[in-house]
Amino acid sequence: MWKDLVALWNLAKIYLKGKTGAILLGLFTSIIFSLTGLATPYLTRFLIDVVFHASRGDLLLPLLIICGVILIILFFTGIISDYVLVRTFERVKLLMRHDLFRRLLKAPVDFLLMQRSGELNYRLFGDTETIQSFFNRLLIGLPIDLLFIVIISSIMVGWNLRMALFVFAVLCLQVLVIIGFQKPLLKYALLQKGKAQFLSGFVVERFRNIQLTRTLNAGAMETDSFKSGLEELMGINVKAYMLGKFSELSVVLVNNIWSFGILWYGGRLVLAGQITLGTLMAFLLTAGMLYPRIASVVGSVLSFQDVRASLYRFLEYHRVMPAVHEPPEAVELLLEEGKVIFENVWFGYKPEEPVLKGLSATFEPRKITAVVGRSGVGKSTLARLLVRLYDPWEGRILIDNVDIRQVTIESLRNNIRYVIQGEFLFSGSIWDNICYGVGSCSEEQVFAAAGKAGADEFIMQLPEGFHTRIGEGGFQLSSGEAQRIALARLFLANPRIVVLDEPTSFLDPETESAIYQAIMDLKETATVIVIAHRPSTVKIADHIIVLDNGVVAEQGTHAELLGKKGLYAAIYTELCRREPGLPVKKEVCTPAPAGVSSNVISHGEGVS
Ligand SMILES: Nc1ncnc2c1ncn2[C@@H]1O[C@H](COP(=O)(O)OP(=O)(O)OP(=O)(O)O)[C@@H](O)[C@H]1O
Repeated sequence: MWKDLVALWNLAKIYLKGKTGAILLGLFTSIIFSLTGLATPYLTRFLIDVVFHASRGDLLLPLLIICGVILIILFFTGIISDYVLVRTFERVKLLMRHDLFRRLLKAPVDFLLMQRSGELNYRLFGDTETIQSFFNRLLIGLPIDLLFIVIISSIMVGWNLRMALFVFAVLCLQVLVIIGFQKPLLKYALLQKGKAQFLSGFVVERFRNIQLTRTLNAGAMETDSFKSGLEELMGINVKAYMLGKFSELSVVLVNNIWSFGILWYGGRLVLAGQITLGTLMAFLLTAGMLYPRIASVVGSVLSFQDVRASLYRFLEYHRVMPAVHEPPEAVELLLEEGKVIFENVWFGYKPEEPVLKGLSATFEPRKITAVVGRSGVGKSTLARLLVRLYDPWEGRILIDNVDIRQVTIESLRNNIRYVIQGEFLFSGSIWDNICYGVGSCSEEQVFAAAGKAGADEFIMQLPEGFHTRIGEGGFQLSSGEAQRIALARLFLANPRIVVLDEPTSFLDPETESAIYQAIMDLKETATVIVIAHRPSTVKIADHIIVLDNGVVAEQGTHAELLGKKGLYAAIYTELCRREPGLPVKKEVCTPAPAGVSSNVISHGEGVS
C-alpha cells in the first residue's frame, strides 16, 4: 500500500511539475467555496434564535445582504476553482498520455505486438483517466474533506457535546453501510470494465480480420462467442445495477432514520432547554454536510484498489525500456558514400536461439545488392538491424565506417528507407500517405514520385485523385495499388540507403518493369538492398548475397552464382518453379544447372 502511494507520489512529481501555483490557487478557492457554504447553518441558527425568537425584524435586511454576498462568493470561487483545477488536471492527463505514447513508440516491437487488441488504447485512455482523477482527489478533494470533517466536528462539539456525540455515533453507522456496499460495488465495476474491454477488443479484432472470418466460414462461431460474451456482460450489468440501487436506497433509508433520530434526540434537548431550536436546526444542516464528506473519504480509500490496478498497468508501460539505446554523445549521421558493412553480427529474438551467427556482409553504394535465402533464414532481420529496430548481440553494423550505435537514431532513420512487404498505409488521403515521414512536400514532388511508382494513373481515376481518402472509412486499395503508394513514398523521400522487402510481389509484369527501372535510377544516388523473393528481382541486382544458417553462404553476381551450382542455383530454380506462367519467367528463368536439385534449399521449408 505504502509502496504504491510512493509510486503515485513519484508520478505526481513528474506530471505535476510546475503546477504548484495552479494547484494552490485551486485548493485555496475550493476551501473558500466550502467554508462559505458553512455559513448556511450559522445563518439559520441566527435567524431562528435571534431574529424570530427575539423578534429582531431590523436584522432581516442585513441578513439578506449577507446571504447575497455569500451567494456571490460561492459563485465566483466555484467558477475559479473549477476552471483552475479542471485545466490543471486535464493537462496532467494530456502529459501522461503524451508521455506514454512517446515511450511506446520507442518500445520494443515484440512487446507491442504481444499486447492484446484494445489494450494499448485502454491503458492510454482509461488508466490515465483513473490515475489523474486520483491525483485530483489526493491533492484537492481529500485534504478539503478532512479539513471540513475536523471543522464541522469542532463546531458541533462547540454547540453541544452530547448532541455532537449522538451525531457521530449515527454517522459511524452510516460509514459502516457505505463500507459494506463499496467493496462489492467496486468488484462489479471492475468486472464490468474487464468484460466490456474484452468484448471491444474481440469486435475490433474480428472486423479487422473480416476476410479471414468469412473465408474460414467462422461467422456463426464468432456470433455465438459474441452472444455468450454479451450475456455474461448483461448478467454482470444487472447485478451491478441492482447492487447500486440497493446501496443507494439503504443510504437514503439510514439518512432518514438518522434525521428522525437527530430530531428525536435534539428535540428532547430543546424541550429540556439544553439547546435552542436554532442549534437543533443548525445541527441537522451541518450533519447533512458532514455525511458526503465522510462518504467521499471512505470512497477514496476503497477505490484505491482500482487505482492500484491502473497504476500497475500504467507503470508497466511507463517503465518499458526503449528497444535501442542512444548514447548521449551520439552524433548526426553524415553520409559520404553510404557503404553498409555488417561485421561479425550475432543476433536472435530469443536468448540462446541466434538467427544471425556471425554474419559479415558488405553493401556497396550505387549498387543493388539482393539478399536471398530460405524462408526464416534472417533476411528481414538483417534489415531490421540496419534501421535499429533491434541491436546485434555481438558485432557491429557500419555505415561509412561509423558504428550505427554511435549516431542519433533520428539521423540514421532519416537516411535509410526500409519498405516492408505489405507496408501499412494510414487512414487519410493518398497525398498524406505519400508525404508521410517527409514533412512538407510540393505538388511536383508528389506527382513525380507517384509517376515513378506507376501509381499516377490509378490515382487519377479515383473519385478525388490524390485527395481520395483511403483506409478506415475510405477507399479500399488493392495490394498492388497499396504497394505502389508505399513505393511512391520511398521515391519521394529519395533516401541514400534503401532496403526493399520484395518490392514487386503484388505487381503485374508491366508495372513491375517500370518499378525495376525506378529502382535502377535510385541506385545512381543510393545504396540499394533488396530482399528478393522473385527471380525477376534478383536479376536486377549487381551483387547477390545468399544467407544460410545465419551467415553468408555464397555471394557474387547472378551468373557467377549460377555457375557455382550450389545453394543459390537451387534457390533460383525453386523461385522460378513457383512462378509458373508468368511472362517474366521466359526471360529471367534459365533452367537450373544440371545436378542441382531444389531439395538443397531446405527440408520442406521452401524459399521465399
Ligand atoms: N519478433 C520475432 N520474435 C521471435 N522470432 C522472430 C521474430 N521475428 C522473426 N523471428 C524469427 O526469426 C527468424 C528469421 O526471421 P526473418 O523474418 O528475418 O526471416 P526471413 O528470412 O525474412 O523470412 P521470410 O523470407 O519468410 O520473410 C524466423 O525463424 C522467424 O520466425
